[in-house]
Amino acid sequence: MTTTPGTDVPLLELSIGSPAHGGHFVARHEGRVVFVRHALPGERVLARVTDGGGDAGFWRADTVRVLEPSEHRAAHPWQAAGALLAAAAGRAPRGGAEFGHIGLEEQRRIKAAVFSEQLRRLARVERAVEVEPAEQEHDGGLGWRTRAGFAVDAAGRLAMHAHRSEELVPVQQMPLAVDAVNELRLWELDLAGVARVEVAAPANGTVPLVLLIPEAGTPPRRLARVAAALAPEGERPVSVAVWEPDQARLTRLRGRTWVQESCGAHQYRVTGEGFWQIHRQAPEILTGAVLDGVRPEPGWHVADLYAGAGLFTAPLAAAVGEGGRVLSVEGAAGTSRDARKNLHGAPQVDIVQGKVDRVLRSQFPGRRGGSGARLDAVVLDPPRAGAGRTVVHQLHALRPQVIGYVSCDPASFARDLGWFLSLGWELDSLRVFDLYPHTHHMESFASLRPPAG
Ligand SMILES: C[S@@+](CC[C@H](N)C(=O)[O-])C[C@H]1O[C@@H](n2cnc3c(N)ncnc32)[C@H](O)[C@@H]1O
Repeated sequence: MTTTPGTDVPLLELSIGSPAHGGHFVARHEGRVVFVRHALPGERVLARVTDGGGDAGFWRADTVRVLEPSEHRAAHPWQAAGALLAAAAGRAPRGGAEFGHIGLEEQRRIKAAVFSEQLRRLARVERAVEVEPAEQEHDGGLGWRTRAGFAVDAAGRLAMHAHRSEELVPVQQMPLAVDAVNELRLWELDLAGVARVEVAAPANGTVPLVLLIPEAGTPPRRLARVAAALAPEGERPVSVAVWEPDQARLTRLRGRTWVQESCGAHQYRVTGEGFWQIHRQAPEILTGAVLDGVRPEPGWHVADLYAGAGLFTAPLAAAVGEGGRVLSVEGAAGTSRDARKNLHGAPQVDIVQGKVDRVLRSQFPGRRGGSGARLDAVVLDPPRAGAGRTVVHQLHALRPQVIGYVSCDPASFARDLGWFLSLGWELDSLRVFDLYPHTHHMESFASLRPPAG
């Protein structure tokens, strides 16, 4: 083992093995597992240890030089996020494109292998999966992010965190973002007094929203100056608002405090930091997967859990018609208010704000937190942590004909699936989508059928 020049950080020469969940690849050094980033299976690399010590069970390391490259290694489409260039320049790469060194098809093969491995380990399911690309791939997996979050460095410049680090590095163009994000040229602003900037630029071309999250004590006139510089009179319209998460306070500076999203025939208002799918094509792709997998019929009673601003609630309501019911449950107060506005014309929809387990308990009282009330189908789309054991047991007790599970994390999905299977449920259809090209993330949809009888 050598060390990084000028430091005592260990530098390892490693043979890279299979991919692991989280964007790492597995290697071994003197019997110890090392999770290596920015590498590819079959490669021989020099990697700098970023995390680990003598008694650590495993280490983490970042590739700094490739000694024997894989045939799937590609030029990173975002220079600032490329690990090798960054290492050669003695700086850390920007986060957010940790698979950019891999050809797009190989990225999907790796994601499929990771998904299958999670199914095998956590749900005891042997199933080969294929990761489906989003439709528009002629753009090399770029220009898809309609949401982007930035930090601000000590000099008031737009910045991002280095990969898995607190270190801030200034940024300019973000190639993964849609043009409307880059056209704001946020990197030209003096952002002193601002801690974070969040941008939402709807794929339908409507007015983008920039949220300024201030540092404590920043005077309002400083933020007003940023807003004025961001949207000079007469130029392309942009909304600007101040978001103070501690007080849950959203203050309009210009334009409006929300964006107008759309999917199919449905319109959605999404306020402030409210959730909306990030990839420009994700709303259509996921809505299609949900409707194909659940096949809601007129008159059905359906629950849309973790419903956000109602992306799936609206098409489910259209499918069940006024003779059916849709219970739409969202935890965040502002997003739930959006859902209420978005669905106000659908009398068959009940919008309920609250945590899913509590709402299920109150809406379907009965032993073991469920049963007694009719529910034909459930759609759930939990955050990265998954639904968890309590909700799985509640849904089991409600015994719908079908459950449609949308997930952005293969590990928590496989864990929840394992619990459903142990209760007698069957995994019916399963689709995995590459809605986060050049990152290790993926999105999936699964339909589950209840135990016979
Ligand atoms: C992955 S998003 C899905 C939103 C929506 N289905 C969509 O596609 O636009 C998950 C949503 O669940 C909400 N959420 C997180 N934990 C929750 C909980 N325990 N109960 C209810 N909602 C929750 C979040 O606020 C977020 O809006």
